[in-house]
Amino acid sequence: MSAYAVLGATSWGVTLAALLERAGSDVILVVRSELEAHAVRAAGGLERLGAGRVLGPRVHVHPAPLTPGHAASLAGALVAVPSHAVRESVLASGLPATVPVVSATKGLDLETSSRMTALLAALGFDPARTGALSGPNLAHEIIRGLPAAAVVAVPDPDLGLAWQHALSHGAFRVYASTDVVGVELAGALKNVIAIAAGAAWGLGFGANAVAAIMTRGLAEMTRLGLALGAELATFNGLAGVGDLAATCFSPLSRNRRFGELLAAGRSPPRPPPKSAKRSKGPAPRPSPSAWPPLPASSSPSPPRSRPSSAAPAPSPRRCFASSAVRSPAKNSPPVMLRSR
Ligand SMILES: NC(=O)C1=CN([C@@H]2O[C@H](COP(=O)(O)OP(=O)(O)OC[C@H]3O[C@@H](n4cnc5c(N)ncnc54)[C@H](O)[C@@H]3O)[C@@H](O)[C@H]2O)C=CC1
Ligand SMILES: O=C(CO)COP(=O)(O)O
Repeated sequence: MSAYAVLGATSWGVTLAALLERAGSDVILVVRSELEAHAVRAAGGLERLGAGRVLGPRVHVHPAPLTPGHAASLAGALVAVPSHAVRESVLASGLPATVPVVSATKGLDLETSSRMTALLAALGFDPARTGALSGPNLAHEIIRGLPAAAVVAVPDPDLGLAWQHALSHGAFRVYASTDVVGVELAGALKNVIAIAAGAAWGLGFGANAVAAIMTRGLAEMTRLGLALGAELATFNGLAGVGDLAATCFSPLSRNRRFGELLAAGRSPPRPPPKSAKRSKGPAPRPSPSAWPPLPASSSPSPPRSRPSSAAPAPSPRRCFASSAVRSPAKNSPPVMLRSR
């Protein structure tokens, strides 16, 4: 029997496990502990996805590490844990470095700023068989069978085709690419722009401002991507403008929500002080997913006023707007799409 492993009982990890199963594969969902395995088995998925029992009998939920038997049977593995947990999760998983691996994580390594596939290469995985999956892929929609498309990038085109077949099912369509750098960078960089878009929504700026942030943000993402070896087409595709649009506009996006909460005057949760005793594992990081959900509403929140004090502070709305206007409107450099 050949099977796919998915690392992480996260929203995206459980969704990918369900997609692989629906497309006809056996899946081993590798989780952190027996307790977590028990919870996922009992729920048939993840309660926070709110979609009920989504995992069928071909998904085997297993605490790390994989058994040697499981490890030997793998056709591939998907990594779907937050970026700060990738190194530790892969090491704990017992995943053999000979297995083709695809990162579904959107982010860079906090310590080294490495892309996730570079991190995987540093852990011994063959770069030619290591890839990235990205696109406008809100797990809450995909797990409910709503139509969506993604792109999987692997240097070896035959392997890309195999991943495309393994993941495509029903209304989930997967395109293949070889631009690993571009797909991965686009997925990480769009989060930054989505936070700015969220702040704009939170300040009540409206769709014009968000569209401007997205357009100029895409230009910056593209310039940085090209400088780091990515292909222009990737930024004009699903992993680039596609994901940027979904993340900046959907109220389901945690990055957008993070920006909205910043605009509402909230501070990100802080990690515990260094002296505080903490259990083994990566330090918790303030991240969009650490904040509570906003009320389910797609309408932009009105700007909040600050508490009054002797000297009234300028409103975040005014500061943001005036600094945006002060920034010189430069012409796009040659690599850009010529539009502004
Ligand atoms: N949620 C989504 O719609 C999508 C998420 N992604 C990416 O997938 C990665 C995971 O994101 P989500 O699925 O949204 O996460 P999530 O917010 O659903 O889960 C993160 C939480 O899962 C728990 N967790 C479970 N297994 C873990 C492990 N092995 N290591 C660390 N924490 C673990 C922790 O409590 C952590 O805070 C991120 O890099 C994200 O950018 C990519 C596409 C879509
Ligand atoms: O990447 C995503 C959708 O494609 C998920 O976005 P958030 O991480 O902002 O929720």
